[in-house]
Amino acid sequence: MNSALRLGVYCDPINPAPSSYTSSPIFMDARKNNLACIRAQQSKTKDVPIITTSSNVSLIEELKSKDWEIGVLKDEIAATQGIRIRRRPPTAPPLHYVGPLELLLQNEGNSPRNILEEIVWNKDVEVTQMKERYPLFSLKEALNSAPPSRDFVGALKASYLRTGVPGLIAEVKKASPSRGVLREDFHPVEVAKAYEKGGAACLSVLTDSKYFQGSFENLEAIRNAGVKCPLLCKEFIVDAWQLYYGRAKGADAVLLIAGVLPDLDIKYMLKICKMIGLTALVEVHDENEMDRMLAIDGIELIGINNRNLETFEVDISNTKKLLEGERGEKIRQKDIIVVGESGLFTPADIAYVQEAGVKAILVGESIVKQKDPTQGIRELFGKDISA
Ligand SMILES: O=C(O)c1ccccc1NCC(=O)[C@H](O)[C@H](O)COP(=O)(O)O
Repeated sequence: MNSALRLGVYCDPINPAPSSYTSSPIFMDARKNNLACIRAQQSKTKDVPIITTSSNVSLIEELKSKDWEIGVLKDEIAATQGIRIRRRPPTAPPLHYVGPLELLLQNEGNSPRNILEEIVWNKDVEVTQMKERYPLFSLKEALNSAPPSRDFVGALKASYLRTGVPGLIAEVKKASPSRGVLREDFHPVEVAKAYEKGGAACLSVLTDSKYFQGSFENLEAIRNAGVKCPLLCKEFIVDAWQLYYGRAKGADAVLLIAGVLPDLDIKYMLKICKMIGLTALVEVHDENEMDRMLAIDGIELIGINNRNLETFEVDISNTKKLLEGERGEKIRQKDIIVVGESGLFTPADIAYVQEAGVKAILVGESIVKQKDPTQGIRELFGKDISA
């Protein structure tokens, strides 16, 4: 059997996981035992049905146990990096679970502890289903006919140089868990065109449907409508498969959330992004996440989210706090562009984060709520930035 496996994000047998993962005991265990891998392999050799015989029923049960155990251990690894968001466990341990009792107890009675965890768990299920409909090999083919990727960072830098204010990533956002519906008469292509007319450097398009009423159709429609601003696929990425899917739908950039993804996942996904022509906007919210990301090579864009995605609390001084002292110095040395994200409403807010060191901002609510989003951008900056 091919050594491809599904241990968290590692879905691609042609571009295997980093060697530090592949040599870990968990990975080797998974390699031997992963049920999803067997399924994936069997479904690839299209004519071979998955046959359940009495001899492999117990093997399948054993593999399910291993899968479940791996999930618990992965959370433990993530927790050592300060990541509080756990990945979705199966609702209960597999039947006849015979593994270590402490794993069984740890995983009992699980439900998401906050909204971000809920979104991530929901995304895990959604992606598993989507992968069945659009397997990776078909996405790889689709990439050949995807529209060419455009220079996301270049557009932000050019805008900053041209206007003297942070380059705007304007968010096409109908609704959010914290604010509910932001715009009733929501026409994504019209909003996108209005943003472009108002001087946005790039656009962020929410693609999550359950919590933000977004969609990949919106992303595709905006791209196909001839909008020139590079597009960020604003999705909750939990699996490398989503990177291929986003690129196939016309994305130029994707969001990687440090509070959700362990370092090795970030590194692996950065490699895939580079390979398929996506810019990664790596998002942090606190000092620990910033320090983790500054220790990783190859990151050119870091977003500081002023919104705590676990509590919804918004505080724009978060941007300033994370850019002070040695961290700010390191960011300058590494030539990283920092994006100030969330809770920006006024020219004074923009001046505040610019003073703190950001060269780009990501804004949704304050501009999408305006009757005319072009005018919304003018009001946000206190001037016309389109010329
Ligand atoms: O916006 C939310 O309620 C939210 C909840 C849970 C996870 C993510 C969430 N938002 C993503 C974002 O960070 C914002 O959409 C983006 O930064 C723009 O923020 P804003 O200008 O405040 O709309």
